[in-house]
Amino acid sequence: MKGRVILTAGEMRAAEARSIAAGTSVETLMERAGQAAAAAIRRFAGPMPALVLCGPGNNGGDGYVVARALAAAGQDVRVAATGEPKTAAASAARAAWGREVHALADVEPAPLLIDSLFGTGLTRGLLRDAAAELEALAGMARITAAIDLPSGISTDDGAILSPVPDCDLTVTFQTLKPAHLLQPAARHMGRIVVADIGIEAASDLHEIARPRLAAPGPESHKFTRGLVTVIAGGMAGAGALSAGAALRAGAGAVRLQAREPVHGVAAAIIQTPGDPLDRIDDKRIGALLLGPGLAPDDEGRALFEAAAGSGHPLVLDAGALRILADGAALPAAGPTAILTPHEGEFAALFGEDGGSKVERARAAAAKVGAVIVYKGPDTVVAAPDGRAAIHAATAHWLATAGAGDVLAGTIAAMRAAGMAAFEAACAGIWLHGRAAALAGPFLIADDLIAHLPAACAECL
Ligand SMILES: NC(=O)C1=CN([C@@H]2O[C@H](COP(=O)(O)OP(=O)(O)OC[C@H]3O[C@@H](n4cnc5c(N)ncnc54)[C@H](O)[C@@H]3O)[C@@H](O)[C@H]2O)[C@@H](O)CC1
Ligand SMILES: Nc1ncnc2c1ncn2[C@@H]1O[C@H](COP(=O)(O)OP(=O)(O)O)[C@@H](O)[C@H]1O
Ligand SMILES: [K+]
Repeated sequence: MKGRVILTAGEMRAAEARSIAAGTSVETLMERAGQAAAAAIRRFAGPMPALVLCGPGNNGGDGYVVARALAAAGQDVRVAATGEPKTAAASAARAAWGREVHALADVEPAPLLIDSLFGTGLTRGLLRDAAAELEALAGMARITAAIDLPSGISTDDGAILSPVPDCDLTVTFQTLKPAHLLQPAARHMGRIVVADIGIEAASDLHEIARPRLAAPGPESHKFTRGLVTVIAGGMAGAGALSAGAALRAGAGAVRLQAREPVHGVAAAIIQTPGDPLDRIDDKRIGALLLGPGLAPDDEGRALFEAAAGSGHPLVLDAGALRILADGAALPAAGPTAILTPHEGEFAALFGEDGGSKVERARAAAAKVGAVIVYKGPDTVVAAPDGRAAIHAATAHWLATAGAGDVLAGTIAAMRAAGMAAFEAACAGIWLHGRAAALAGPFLIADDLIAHLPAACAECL
């Protein structure tokens, strides 16, 4: 599955402009948005007394439509605004509401709060009084719903510009926006509904969705399912986690190459202790994973050089990324490598500046000509050709040692099974997140491995 489309604020404005140029007025779009939002809110919250907070722009305009639609359905609705509308469409929507509009500063709370103050047009934080009013009213509501985005959020990078209410529902239009999935904004969304307002939207940025995996057939054998070689570093436990994950994610064969025997791993993992580079010229290797447990010392660098020169599809994590940051080079030609940095490794490799997490991941991928898996509570994947995808992690129990080693092994299994680098990364991230959800609270990295088969089975 390809996953839902994500547009930035500018891309959404451009799509809206194309739609308007093709004959659909902004008033029509606003009417569709407000009606769809009202319907979604009614389905979610039922007919509770509602208070709609309307801002000065078109997000506020949507709010007046929502209020009219809820009132038409018989709901008890009040509206409060920060001031007069500043756009013609929002003014028309307020006129069509036709009832009293309270001042935000002295409005009574309601059990259902609808935040229609600011959407994709917000460029700076809300004024202190408005932010405080929003926070207080949300605190007194039983349910808070946001129109397009909770107010106080920067659409494209998910930054918090002023205090943001914790919403139970966010209704957005036509596509997701980056802030719906990127932290720190994403935690405020609640359930996200994407309403169709009839705008054509295409993008090379998607949400990561459940992948499709193939079950083995009569023609399959272990090497057609994929051979993963994990070159273990000095801390062999990390390599063991990666190897276990690769095997449980469906690799036909996994070699764990360490100097010493690694105890406590599945007997099905192939070990020939001694030279970690043993059989590295085996043409059947579908993914070569280097980095977990690897120290950035002379031996680490030698292993890196050998792996980089092997011509196999590479998955580079942890210590291998440190070695890369210290000046080692990726192969100039050959299969696209996958790099899986967390925040610290990403900063060491590519610096800390450069816009949103998506923009930074894209620039990094273009710079090194590899697929970048920029991990964290939100994970962004970017390819050198500009494609990118965001995974909105909900399984925060993944914040545990070794989770990254499991991810690297899972991605290696997808790569060895024949997926292209970008698709393999996306598939591995989805499976990893799903395994975490299945493993549940207080999971440890080993539990992820045990739950990978169930996650994979959902993809057949
Ligand atoms: N793009 C589209 O296709 C559609 C957009 N719609 C709605 O329109 C919204 C975008 O509308 P706008 O572009 O008018 O933007 P907003 O309604 O988000 O607000 C922007 C307005 O507030 C001002 N502003 C920005 N930050 C401020 C701050 N901190 N304090 C005070 N004023 C501030 C801006 O100068 C501008 O006048 C979307 O979020 C969505 O709700 C819908 O009407 C349907 C169609
Ligand atoms: N708070 C969080 N919520 C969801 N996922 C998280 C969170 N923190 C970390 N993760 C995920 O867990 C994994 C941790 O990887 P990494 O930082 O390399 O840890 P380690 O090196 O200990 O294995 C990554 O896949 C990351 O995206
Ligand atoms: K809003």
